[in-house]
Amino acid sequence: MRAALLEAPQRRSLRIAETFADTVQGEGPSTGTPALFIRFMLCNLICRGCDTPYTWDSSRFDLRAESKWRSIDDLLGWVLGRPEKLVVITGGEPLLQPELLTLVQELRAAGRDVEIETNGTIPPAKELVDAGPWFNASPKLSGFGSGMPQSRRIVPDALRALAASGRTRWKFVVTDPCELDEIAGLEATYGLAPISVMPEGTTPEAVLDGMRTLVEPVAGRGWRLGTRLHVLLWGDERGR
Ligand SMILES: Nc1nc2[nH]cc(C(=O)O)c2c(=O)[nH]1
Ligand code: SF4
Ligand SMILES: [Mg+2]
Repeated sequence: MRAALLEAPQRRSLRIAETFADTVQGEGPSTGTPALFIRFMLCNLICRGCDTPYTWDSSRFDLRAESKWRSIDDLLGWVLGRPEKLVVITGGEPLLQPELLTLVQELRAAGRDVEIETNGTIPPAKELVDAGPWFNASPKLSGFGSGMPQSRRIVPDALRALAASGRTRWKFVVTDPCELDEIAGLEATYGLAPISVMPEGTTPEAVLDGMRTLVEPVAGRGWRLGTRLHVLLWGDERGR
């Protein structure tokens, strides 16, 4: 399915679920910054808690109908016609599509800041790191990623490569506070820093309740409490 969906009609194009504006980066270190979003199709994981299954789950969605080929020139034209300096590339898992490299190089050459939201299971190519994006890496813990073996969620070579890039900020979604020990294990083994922790939730109430539960234990470990600002503002409205 993945191979067929990625048979590009032309070089320099990407399989895209959606692009959207009029929002802010809702997660990670630049939370609150006005941002443009480009959401790639396809993922290599199958998280129980995924809020974008229309990018990868062919058992529930018609992936062809959910997506379009968009040329890099078309995507660049959209970005450059807008004032936002930050472009967030998300998915799905953006590192699955090789043309990501050209898109990031051209966005950077045009003076845009780029953040790539990744699940942390694919080592980024050196050329991609050199293009100068930030990686907001979110390895999946046992709750959010339940149903997958640990070896699928936690890929040592990818974590090491992302950590060594000097361009990665780590962002964990916690379903249950007992998962904080899993984060501590990853921090110690792979030298992950900086770390922020946010609750799972697709309603403002769930995000706030989760933050209240997490604030003390997260601070106690010297990490940062993250949020899902777009969910606090707009619930799970698509395209925000
Ligand atoms: N506003 C907003 N911020 C986000 N940060 C990461 C997102 C994602 O879906 O990966 C996301 C998203 O979907 N919306
Ligand atoms: S890695 Fe992200 S996009 Fe992929 S299944 Fe998990 S939550 Fe969804
Ligand atoms: Mg989202």
